[in-house]
Amino acid sequence: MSVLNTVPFEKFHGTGNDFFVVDAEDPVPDRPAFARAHCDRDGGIVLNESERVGADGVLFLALEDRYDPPRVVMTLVQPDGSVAAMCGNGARVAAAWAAERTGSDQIMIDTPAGTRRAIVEDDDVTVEMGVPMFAPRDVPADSGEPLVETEIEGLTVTAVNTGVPHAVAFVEDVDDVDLEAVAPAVRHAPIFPEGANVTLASPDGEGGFDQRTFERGVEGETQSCGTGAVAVVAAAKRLGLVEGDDPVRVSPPGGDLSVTVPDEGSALLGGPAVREGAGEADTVFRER
Ligand SMILES: N[C@H](CCC[C@H](N)C(=O)O)C(=O)O
Repeated sequence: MSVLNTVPFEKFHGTGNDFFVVDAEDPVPDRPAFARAHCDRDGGIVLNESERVGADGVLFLALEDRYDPPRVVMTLVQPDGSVAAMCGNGARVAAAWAAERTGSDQIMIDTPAGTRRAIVEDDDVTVEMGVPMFAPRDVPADSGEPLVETEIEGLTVTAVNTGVPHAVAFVEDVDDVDLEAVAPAVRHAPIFPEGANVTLASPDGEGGFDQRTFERGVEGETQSCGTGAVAVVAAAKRLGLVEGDDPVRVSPPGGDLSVTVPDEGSALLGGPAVREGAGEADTVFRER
């Protein structure tokens, strides 16, 4: 691999879902190569302040601060080089990054899945996540009917798109499942033409849910997944496990998220977005 240059980056995480943030004004000629090299959990970037090597993705953010509220165009390039249409925790990080630069507590985030409004209150960011979609063509799923408690590769899943596709399985205890063993077959099941993130949930006994997600693009479990948290509550409502419009606590391994899925209108995702530090990263020009 030959290196031409370096670009400044910052590192953020939202409940443990961690990202390098690069200002889109700084040229990175090959974004997938950059993400593959630097997100690697073995050989990627490590900040002094942080013990984790690599990250769950790179957020390339283009700030358009002449608008009111300011807009930011968010492109998430994942560790395998793919671009995700949406990322709940990434959107919260993008809003925190843009709020820091503009002083505005409202940010509009343009994503391939649509424009999302975010509200920033100190370290806490709440993002509109759109209306969860169960129709097979929206997931997408190769099926005549919505997949609701459908047996797929050994898991009983409900499929929903919350910006990206999730196959949600409710189990007794998320920690009793060997996620790395069971998830890949579901993630690659032919019924999902674009693949699916695989999300497990179990009631936490206090009206909320514990969550674990195996992510497409990361091809492994992450500490937190925001679209997955919204998918858990959307699927729970569909199955009658949750009623009403109140916020529901969803707890992935990396912390607590607040999810609202109203009977009508956009879902909301709230939780912390934290800046870990900054550095300079090689611009990966070419991989051999
Ligand atoms: N971690 C993200 C999801 C990234 C999406 C992705 N893994 C895919 O669908 O390919 C989140 O907080 O929502």
